[in-house]
Amino acid sequence: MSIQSHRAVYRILDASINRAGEGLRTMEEYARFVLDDSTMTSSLKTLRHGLTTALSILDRESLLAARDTADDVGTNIQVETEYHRSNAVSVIQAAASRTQQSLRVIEEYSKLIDTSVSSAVERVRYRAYTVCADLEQQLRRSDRLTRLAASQLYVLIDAGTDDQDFATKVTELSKAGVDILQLRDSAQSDRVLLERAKIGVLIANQNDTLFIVNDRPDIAAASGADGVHVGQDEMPADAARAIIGTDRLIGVSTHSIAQVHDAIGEGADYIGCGPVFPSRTKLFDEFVGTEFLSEVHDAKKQRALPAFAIGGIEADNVAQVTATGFHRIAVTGAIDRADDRVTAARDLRNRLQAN
Ligand SMILES: Cc1ncc(COP(=O)(O)OP(=O)(O)O)c(N)n1
Ligand SMILES: Cc1ncsc1CCOP(=O)(O)O
Ligand SMILES: [Mg+2]
Repeated sequence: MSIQSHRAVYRILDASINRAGEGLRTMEEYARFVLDDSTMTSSLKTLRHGLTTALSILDRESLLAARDTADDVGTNIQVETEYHRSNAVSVIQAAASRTQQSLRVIEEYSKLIDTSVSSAVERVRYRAYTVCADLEQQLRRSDRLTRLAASQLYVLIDAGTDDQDFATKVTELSKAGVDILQLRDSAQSDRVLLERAKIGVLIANQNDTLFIVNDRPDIAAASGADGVHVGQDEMPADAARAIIGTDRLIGVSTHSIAQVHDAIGEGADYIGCGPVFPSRTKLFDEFVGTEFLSEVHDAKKQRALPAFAIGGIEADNVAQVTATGFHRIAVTGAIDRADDRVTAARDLRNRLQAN
């Protein structure tokens, strides 16, 4: 290999080695200082040191001698999106992508120098794929749990008359400040339910609204929803978890303290508590009333699991719910049967925040 080619290869390797190390460090700092996750921090630190070991036989002087940042034409090429990061997940996604790409470049060009370096870097690259995927899943879960913890108004909606009608409903309610929307419509075919869920996910995500699918973990996973809500007649939370994965949310309906404890034990991320009052949406023979809410509120003091009161809740009786200590409600009719669902949503939200 000519001197010029040798220098060019080392210049590529030097830039890629720096880029890979910076990407790994970007991810490691988040795992360490934000997630406080020692296992993930250790995995990323081990990756970083593994890469250093894999590269240790490369000549350091040749790498540094080949560096010419001042004349690097790439430093003057800016792409608009490279400065846009909407949240931590996108920062980590960019770091993971940069790391994986750089490892591949190092692996390919080191074949021109020493194939033992290339095969060692290949092993680091495969480990990096797994660690980056685990970190991104953990991030998505962390982001959803943070948004869930801040949620107060949860609205259950049906599939509407067609895609446009449903899209309008999701858009209006998301922009009206509804924190969580749940698609609940057992009358629809799987195909319609999946299409509506995909529409809901797209719009809700654009408005920082969580989107949940009722009853169906398979539809929730296939549509990219933020989670699924299951009742006492659907599969338990731990079975649903096997379908939707660790990064999505699972809600469980509860009608007794025993069911609350079961839901927590099965890994629920939040619970629905009701029916509190008679509902015009779903018929019940008996109601747990506000007494159950007080019981849950007292029992929950040990654990900050978000709990949403549900069943016949509307503007006229929401104060009875907040009097129990509950400040999260799930409603259908109060919104769906209102003359103006946006005004009704804003009013309920104001009442929850006022107490
Ligand atoms: C937030 C929330 N809480 C309770 C329910 C009721 O779920 P379930 O008991 O499974 O009854 P259906 O909604 O499936 O008829 C819910 N959907 N959401
Ligand atoms: C699905 C469900 N589960 C308990 S009450 C209820 C219906 C909630 O609708 P509404 O708020 O109109 O009573
Ligand atoms: Mg159900």
